[in-house]
Amino acid sequence: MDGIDWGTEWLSSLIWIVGFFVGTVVVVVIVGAIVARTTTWGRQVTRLVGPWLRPGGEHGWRPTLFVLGLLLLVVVSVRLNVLLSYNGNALYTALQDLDAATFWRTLGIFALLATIYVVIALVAYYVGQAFVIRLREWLNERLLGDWLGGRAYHRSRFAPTQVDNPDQRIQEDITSFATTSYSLSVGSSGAVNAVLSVVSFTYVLWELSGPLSILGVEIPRAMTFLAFLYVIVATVIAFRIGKPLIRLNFLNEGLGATYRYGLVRVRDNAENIAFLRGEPLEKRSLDGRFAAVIANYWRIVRRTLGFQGFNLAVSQVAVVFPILIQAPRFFAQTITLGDVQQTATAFGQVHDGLSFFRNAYDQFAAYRAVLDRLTGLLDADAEARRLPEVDVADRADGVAVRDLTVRRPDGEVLVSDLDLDLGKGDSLLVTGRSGYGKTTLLRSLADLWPFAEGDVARPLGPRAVFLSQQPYVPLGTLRTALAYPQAPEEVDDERAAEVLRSVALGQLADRLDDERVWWRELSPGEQQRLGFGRLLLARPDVVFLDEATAALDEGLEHELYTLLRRELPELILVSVGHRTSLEAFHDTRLELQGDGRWDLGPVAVEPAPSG
Ligand SMILES: Nc1ncnc2c1ncn2[C@@H]1O[C@H](COP(=O)(O)OP(=O)(O)OP(=O)(O)O)[C@@H](O)[C@H]1O
Repeated sequence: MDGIDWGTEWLSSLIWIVGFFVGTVVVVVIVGAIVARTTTWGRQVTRLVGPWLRPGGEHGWRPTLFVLGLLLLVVVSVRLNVLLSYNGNALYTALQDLDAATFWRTLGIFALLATIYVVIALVAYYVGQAFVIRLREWLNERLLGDWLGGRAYHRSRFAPTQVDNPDQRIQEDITSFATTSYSLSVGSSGAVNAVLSVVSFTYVLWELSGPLSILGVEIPRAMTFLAFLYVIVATVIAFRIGKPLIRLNFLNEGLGATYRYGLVRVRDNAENIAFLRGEPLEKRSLDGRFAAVIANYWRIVRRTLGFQGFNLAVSQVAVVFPILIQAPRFFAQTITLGDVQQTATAFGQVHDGLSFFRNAYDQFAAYRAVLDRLTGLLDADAEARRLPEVDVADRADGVAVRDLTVRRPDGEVLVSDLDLDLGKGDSLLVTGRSGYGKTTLLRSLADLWPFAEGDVARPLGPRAVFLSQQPYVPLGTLRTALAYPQAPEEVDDERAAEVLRSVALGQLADRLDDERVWWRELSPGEQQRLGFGRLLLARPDVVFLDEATAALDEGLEHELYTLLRRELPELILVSVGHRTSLEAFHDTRLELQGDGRWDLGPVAVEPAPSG
């Protein structure tokens, strides 16, 4: 075939690049629009990244320019591959002709092309990764915001559709979605690269192909047809052998996660298990889970043996196959050694390009599972936000409840038509047998329980604090835990130390900035005292205490309630508790009596003197 005139090639290559770039953009837009309208996964991708990618949308043109830049880089690198193949042809032909001058000149051009190729590859890597990072940042912002927004993370537990592991979806699935979206589409070995390579190198093969006579029938341009036939047959067979691997790999992930979850359960319940000497039983259960992982892994190994064996054989034959076909023409001196070599290169490129669709199949299956998980989380969040909620209005100086009916999820009434009024400094003790709905009543007042109706008016935002039996201790420093939900820097050393001393935690005053796993280190009673410390710092108008002193002895309980009354005399206090010792600190009692019945009246004993 004709060599390349390197004097004018830069111009033709430029025209080629511009033409292919425009063509690629048009095809990508058309195919993208069709896929987005006609396929489920296309709709899911659009839903996830549409707002980000939309040209001139909320993120301006930046994401669009990113994609255009990546497409351009793919087009340029394919063109460079084509040029390198022509250059290789010239190099081998010069060797065959013992033409030293041409050989050295060609080698010089090779050095130039190879340098550009390396630079383009590095730029493509950098831009690609920047794209993935931006996409991850945006998706993380979106899904995290969606999950926390409208308290979907909490309300979703009451929604009809339950989604597992939102944490995994937000952390792992977003990462996997961003990386796979990039690598399967505009990545250096993605679909765009595969299609462009197949198109460009099919043309090269076409140019190099001659007729071939098989059983007396002459096939024109045989090489091109044989290349396609070879890859298609190999793909169909490989697909049949490899298909079970997709399911097995999926199973591998699930079984691995189950085993890990078992280990995490042991870690989190270490003390209980140790008290009960439960190690042999735990070991047996963990061994069972691990055995399932290994059994599946053996199946993967055996299946891979056949799959890899076939793939390796196909790749080895692919090395000699084009040379074998061209050899008769080379010996007949119709083509040069360079032509044979370029045929092998072009065949390899077409082979790899077509193989992309086979190799990407299982990656694509995993990608679709990720899409289901991500859009599933968005659906569940939306469903959670649609659940009914109590009408809670803002009122600075008291708590008023009208016609509040609280139900269990199965519809059974826990509290029926409750009316309640509390003013500044009032205190209410909620009592009743276990399971009668005391905690659920507090949840309803906090607007966390969807199965309640009625009107509630109370101080909102940070002016109302709910404290449960086990206060939440966040990760980080002790100061973070004490200040929560205020920012840690809001609390200075002096005030923090004073508060810790007043809740009998003075020994921790010099460890305020220690980062420990505080929720595991502090005893339940110490955590409850920390909760009271938090109250003193927050100085709310109303507090709802749900058995918040249950882990303390009565002496400490007395001290903490006395402290609360002295420090915050105007505080409206609502407590849930079983102990009679609590009665001394409350003037009204609400007794839940089951089946929705309740009784409201003064506490019989004399309230304890405040201060
Ligand atoms: N998330 C939930 N899903 C289903 N049922 C629930 C849920 N939370 C509470 N319940 C049910 O609602 C009822 C009231 O529970 P709640 O925790 O309010 O009782 P309680 O009076 O505070 O009990 P205790 O004194 O033991 O703390 C119980 O029958 C409980 O099983």
